[in-house]
Amino acid sequence: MLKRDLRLKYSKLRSSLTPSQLSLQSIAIANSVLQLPIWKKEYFHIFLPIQQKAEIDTEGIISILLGLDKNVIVPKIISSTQLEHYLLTDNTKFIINKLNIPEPVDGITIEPKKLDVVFIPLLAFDEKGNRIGYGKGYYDRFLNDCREDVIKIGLSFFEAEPLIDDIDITDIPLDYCITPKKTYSFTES
Ligand SMILES: Nc1nc2c(c(=O)[nH]1)N(C=O)[C@@H](CNc1ccc(C(=O)N[C@@H](CCC(=O)O)C(=O)O)cc1)CN2
Ligand SMILES: Nc1ncnc2c1ncn2[C@@H]1O[C@H](COP(=O)(O)OP(=O)(O)OP(=O)(O)O)[C@@H](O)[C@H]1O
Repeated sequence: MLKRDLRLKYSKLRSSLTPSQLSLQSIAIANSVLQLPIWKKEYFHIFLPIQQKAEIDTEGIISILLGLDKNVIVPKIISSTQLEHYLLTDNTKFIINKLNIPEPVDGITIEPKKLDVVFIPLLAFDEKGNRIGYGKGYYDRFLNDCREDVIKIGLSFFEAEPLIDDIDITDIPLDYCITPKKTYSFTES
């Protein structure tokens, strides 16, 4: 299917989830994160959900990371193409931006090259590990600035599509994708 049709399909599917389904499925995803081979890593990047778009509630994953004393880093939009990344601390204050994304006001910035693991929001992904978001290319550009060996983990309420037809060269594929039912691994080794 084409990106544009997939965005429509999965936006609709997401908005049909009840608050209790959203909450339970987010917990199931957080529990599966514990099984991934990522626990020797130190710098974990994660997004805070847009509630109006029924994104996965990442609070459970964040609690796990903080409980294990990991460095947790969250993004902030600074232009129509660029993100900046802030270390989450006890003092971090958040405001909801124009796109309804909770973002850190200020703090310590972290360079993409420092990151070991990135949890990635998405609307849909396919059996090869390709993903699509809202179509602004923020994550594609961000992942391009990360190290080659950064571990890229998609989070999705729904299972893989057979194929996203119109993938282009700037689209960076996932290493893993976690859904409430299973964990997909796209890594060779
Ligand atoms: N929680 C979360 N944070 C994130 C992302 C994300 O997907 N989820 N992003 C991932 O890239 C970046 C922000 N990207 C976004 C791009 C578009 C829209 C959005 O609401 N677009 C509207 C049109 C809004 C407008 O132009 O006024 C839409 O799609 O309906 C939201 C976030 C960085 N932070
Ligand atoms: N590394 C890059 N450098 C410059 N432009 C890029 C890069 N990656 C993606 N883009 C541009 O961003 C736009 C949106 O890309 P795409 O449709 O793949 O977004 P998406 O993956 O759905 O969004 P997101 O990455 O924000 O979740 C495209 O016009 C694409 O050319």
